Amino acid sequence: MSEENCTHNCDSCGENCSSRKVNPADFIEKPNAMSKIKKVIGVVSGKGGVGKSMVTSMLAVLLNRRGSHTAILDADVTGPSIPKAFGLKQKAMGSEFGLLPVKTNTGIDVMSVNLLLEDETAPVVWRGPVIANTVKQFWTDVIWTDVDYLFVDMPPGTGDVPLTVFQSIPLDGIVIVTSPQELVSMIVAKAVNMAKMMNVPIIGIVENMSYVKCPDCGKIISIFGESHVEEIAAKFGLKVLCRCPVDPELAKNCDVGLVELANAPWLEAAADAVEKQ
Ligand SMILES: Nc1ncnc2c1ncn2[C@@H]1O[C@H](COP(=O)(O)OP(=O)(O)OP(=O)(O)O)[C@@H](O)[C@H]1O
Repeated sequence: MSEENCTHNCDSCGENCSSRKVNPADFIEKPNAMSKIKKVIGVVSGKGGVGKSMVTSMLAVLLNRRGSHTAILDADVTGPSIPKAFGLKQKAMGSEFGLLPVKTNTGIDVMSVNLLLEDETAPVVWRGPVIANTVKQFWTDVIWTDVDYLFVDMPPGTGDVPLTVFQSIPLDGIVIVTSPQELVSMIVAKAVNMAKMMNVPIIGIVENMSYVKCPDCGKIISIFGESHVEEIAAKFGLKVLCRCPVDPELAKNCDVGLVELANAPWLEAAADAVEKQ
């Protein structure tokens, strides 16, 4: 790294000095030559457990029900929950041209590290670069055939791995998933900055586990306190796509591999926004 030899024209100068301007497009990887994908949508969250995989799964299910061919790239390598939500037991196969995703009962294509590991309960104790490379390969080596919407269940947070994923996969938009007990303002600010750096539009925010509806009297109870998502979204000029309640029926469907049978009417508005993207 030498500032001395820098010509201050990054297009022609080979020096990797501190004044080098980074073009997000420089890091984008090419998909498999046989892939055909219309839109790539990232689903992000500030931390694990807020329902990012549930939102990813349900968006794929809802748009699939509307007649689109949807797919899920499970980039949450250390906490892959997509195969379990869809009850996928079979392993992914390969051909000489690339890896083939596994099809769910309703025809959604899925690729996840759990579809490749011998023992799906074995913890993935890989270092960041290996994890990031695995995700890149899910983009470069998997044959995604005639996909209208490919949803990427992003690794949680804004650390090294999500950043690499952000840089390598050309996202057409992101959906931010938050929950009321999170430090929402900080998380949204981080996601907004990351998206800006990569020139990726933010479709909007989904607030999950917002409230509980009493099954007897229908009263709405804000178990985590009053939501501030509207104010925070307004501060960053973003849209709140929907607020999802804690729904035991949905949790059960996700846990027993029947997410395709679940009803999540609140997420229809988020699906509308993805379709408009
Ligand atoms: N609105 C909801 N109502 C009831 N249960 C929910 C809801 N959203 C998510 N869950 C449940 O909460 C748990 C965590 O959700 P999920 O796996 O989608 O979170 P995540 O943010 O992807 O976490 P991780 O990054 O750790 O995988 C799951 O058991 C899921 O079924």
